[in-house]
Amino acid sequence: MDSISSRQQLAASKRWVVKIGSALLTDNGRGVNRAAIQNWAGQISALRRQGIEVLLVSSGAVAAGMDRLGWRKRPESIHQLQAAAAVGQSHLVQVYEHAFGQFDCRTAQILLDHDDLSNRTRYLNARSTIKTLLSLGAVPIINENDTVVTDEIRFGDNDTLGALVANLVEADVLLILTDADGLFTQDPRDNPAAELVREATATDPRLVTMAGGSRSGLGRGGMATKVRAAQLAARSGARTLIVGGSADSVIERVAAGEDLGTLLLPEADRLTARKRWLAGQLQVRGKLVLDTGAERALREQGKSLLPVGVAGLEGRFYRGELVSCVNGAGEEIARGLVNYDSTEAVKICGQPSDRIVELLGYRDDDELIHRDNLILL
Ligand SMILES: Nc1ncnc2c1ncn2[C@@H]1O[C@H](COP(=O)(O)OP(=O)(O)O)[C@@H](O)[C@H]1O
Ligand SMILES: N[C@@H](CCC(=O)OP(=O)(O)O)C(=O)O
Repeated sequence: MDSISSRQQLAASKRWVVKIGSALLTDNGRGVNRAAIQNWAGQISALRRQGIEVLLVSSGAVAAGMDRLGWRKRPESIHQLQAAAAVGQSHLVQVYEHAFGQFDCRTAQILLDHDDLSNRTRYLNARSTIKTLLSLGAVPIINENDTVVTDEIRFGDNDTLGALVANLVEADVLLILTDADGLFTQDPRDNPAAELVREATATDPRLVTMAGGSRSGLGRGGMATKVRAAQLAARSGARTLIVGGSADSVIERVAAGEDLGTLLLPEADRLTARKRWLAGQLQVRGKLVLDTGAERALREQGKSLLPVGVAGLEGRFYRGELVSCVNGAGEEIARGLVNYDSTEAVKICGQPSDRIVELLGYRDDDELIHRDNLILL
């Protein structure tokens, strides 16, 4: 893929995760940089007006809390770090809310931990809530729930969190804003002659040898976690951009296709990557037998699977698990993540979706499997 076409494709993409690191946000530790946040908020609001959905993964809670508490050095004790995160996070979100408010844009705070993304039910719930927020025009502001997580369940750095969020919402782009102008062949602080990598495949093994750790004492991962994040994001087909966040109008410029920073691309095209990712990560827990109308709707019209088209089911499964869809002859035609437990699915199969509330007492989704979560075989 040549550089011009891949940059131009960025301009056409519709859902972005923007990750902003601690060093940038806190102006190298000197409190929350309100002017910079105001500026990014203006640019993100402009993207929203162009029809691009944006989720923000923001670091800076610990650094902002340290500043508010008057601490000069990052504490060693986990409880002090967590206390700093609690003080800093509420301040950070307040600054974001004010900044986006200037552009008539709503924000929503979301704090995630590892369980939210590894437990299928919580994963789907987080995904539905975030997608609802996007449809309401709000910008979700996401951070790790630092105040309660323990080391064993920590994402560790927000580059990884940004990539997992990109997987969660099937973002087209993960834009990592940092204090370097992109990925260089070597840390430019060690070697000023190092060259900027403009474009590469995320899985290129040479990238790992180029990327070093963080020096600021504020950021956690340096370039190493950014390269790994690009590899994770690529699994669901997202492209990753690593760009210097203090350049003028940086978000709008990369969204317009300008050649800034480093672009790391997935190997496969987006849909293929996403389907591979879905297919590869889960075990099949049950089987849905479709009637001919449902088989046609899935195969020929690319539709979601509604309960009305399911004639029967086998196995015990829970919301969010992978099930196989077979036709009347027993041939497997698709696999997908199911929206209801088997005990609920058995009550609603063969029924129209407007009867779900009457049959179950509530309704999470109209579809048994949404087409975004369905792989045709
Ligand atoms: N090959 C490299 N190219 C560019 N920067 C690098 C490289 N290797 C290490 N770094 C360091 O990574 C830092 C950015 O990561 P980090 O401090 O974790 O920032 P953030 O807070 O934005 O996540 C840069 O300031 C730079 O010193
Ligand atoms: N959740 C932490 C983020 C730590 C982190 O990953 O920082 P960074 O490497 O600057 O993105 C905080 O808000 O302080």
